[in-house]
Parts: sequence; structure tokens; C-alpha cells
Amino acid sequence: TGHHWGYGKEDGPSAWHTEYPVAKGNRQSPIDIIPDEARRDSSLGPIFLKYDRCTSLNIANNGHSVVVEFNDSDDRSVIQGGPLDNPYRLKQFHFHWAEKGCEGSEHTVAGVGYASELHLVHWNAAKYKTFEEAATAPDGLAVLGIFLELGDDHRWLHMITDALYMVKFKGSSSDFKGFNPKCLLPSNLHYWTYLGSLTTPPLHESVIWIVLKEPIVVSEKQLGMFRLLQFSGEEDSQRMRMENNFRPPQPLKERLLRQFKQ
Ligand SMILES: CCc1cc2c(cc1OS(N)(=O)=O)CC[C@@H]1[C@@H]2CC[C@]2(C)[C@@H](O)CC[C@@H]12
Ligand SMILES: [Zn+2]
Repeated sequence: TGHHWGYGKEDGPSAWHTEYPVAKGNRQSPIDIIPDEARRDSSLGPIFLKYDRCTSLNIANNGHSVVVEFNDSDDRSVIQGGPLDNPYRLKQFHFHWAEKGCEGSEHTVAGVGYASELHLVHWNAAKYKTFEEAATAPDGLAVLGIFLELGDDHRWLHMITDALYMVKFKGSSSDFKGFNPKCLLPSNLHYWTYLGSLTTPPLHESVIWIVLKEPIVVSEKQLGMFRLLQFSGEEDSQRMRMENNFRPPQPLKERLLRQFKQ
């Protein structure tokens, strides 16, 4: 059922436009961020992440990435400030990565990619009734992008990598309680922001992107654990290692890229 898209030669990003024409739209993501072209804007303030009362629910393999979902039945965990007119509720987070030794982030900075990219996904519950509805609205979603660069072990990422064996195959999920993504944030929240889209089909142009300038550091060993995951289901005849699940940068077109702080 539905269209089958992926990250391979035949079904990958360069083919998505056939089923999803918006792939060639005017506010597609990711983009190549050119710091010198990012405009300062006095109306842009700091962002605030109010995650203290967040409630993680489960970790799952959706066949495209590994996703940790949160209870979004009230405003217990929100992002606010910055380019946002009201608080957006934390819904889930997931990652994008490559194969060993390659750059797997979606956004690039002056043409250079990072090893991986974490997306913390929030939705505008003040304006829309459901996440699905918000995902089709121009101001429906706010995704906080955080770059991962290779270095020492990240002291808290093991809480996620230790759970990956439970969601090896597409369609698997497992309880994942008590995880607060605050532990995955870098020391400062200076950011770039622009209007964009989902980076996977259906590529809805519904995302206010907030990309942090400072990466977090994880080890090659930790990142390698993500490659134990499979795109394929347990019953599928051929095994497909989950890697290179990133879309390359798309044209900026007429968009303005803004920044908060140096
Ligand atoms: C922003 C995070 C997000 C949300 C969604 C997708 C992909 C996403 O990752 S990303 N990399 O941040 O763009 C693809 C599937 C989409 C979903 C948003 C909600 C839907 C559009 C559902 O209504 C049906 C398919 C869903
Ligand atoms: Zn993503």
C-alpha cells in the first residue's frame, strides 16, 4: 500500500519527485547553510527548550530511521521563542546517518556535511488539532536540527544505542521510558533558521527549521551501532542495512536564512 520510496539508486532522493512533485518545490529541505549569507535579525530571540517534564514512550524502527516518540497530549515538553510565534510540542526525535567514513547529515555548512544529524520534531498544537494536520500546514512543524561530529564517546548516547538491538527490523518498536533529550543538546543554542520541508516523502513544506550551530560529539563506535539497524523487515528475504538515510541539500531559491548570535 502507498508508494515505496527509499534511499537506494532506483527509489532514492533523485526519484522522489515522480511520486511527490513537491520535491521540486520552493521551500524544500535540507539546504546548504552558508554562514556568511545568514542574516542577523533583531526580532529573532533565543530559543527555549522546556523538556523537564517530557515523557518518552517508545523507540521504533519505521523502515527509514530509528524514532523515539513522546507523549504529546499536553504542553509538558515544548520548544518556544526564536522564530516561533507560540510553543510547539515535542513529538519525536530521529537521526540521519551515512555508511562508515562518510558524511551523513542532511544540512551541510559551507558545503561540508557532518557524520550525522538529529531531528527533534515539534508541532503547533496551539493552532492545529493533530500532528498529522500540522504536518501539512506552512507553520505546522518546528524541527530542531543538531549535528553529530565524530570524536569521543557521548556520555548519554549509549542510552539510545543500547536499545537499538530491540528495533533492528522495520516495524519493530519497544518501550522506551524516562529518556530526556536535553542530554543530547550542545552547550549553546545559537542557531540558523529558515522555512523548509520534511526531508522525506511526502516532503510537505510545513517545517520551520532551527539548526544549531554547535555540534555534539559522538564516537565512531556509537554511530556504528545505528548501522546494525535494517531498512528491511524480519521476514524480508534480503537484508538491507540502514545507512545513507539522508537527503542531499536542495535549492535555497527565494528563501531568507537568518541566524541568532555568532
Ligand atoms: C518532521 C518529522 C517528519 C515527519 C514525517 C516524515 C518525516 C519527518 O522527518 S524529517 N526528516 O524531519 O522531515 C515522513 C512521514 C510523515 C511525517 C509527518 C506526518 C505524516 C505526513 C503523516 O500524516 C503521514 C506521513 C507522515
Ligand atoms: Zn529527519
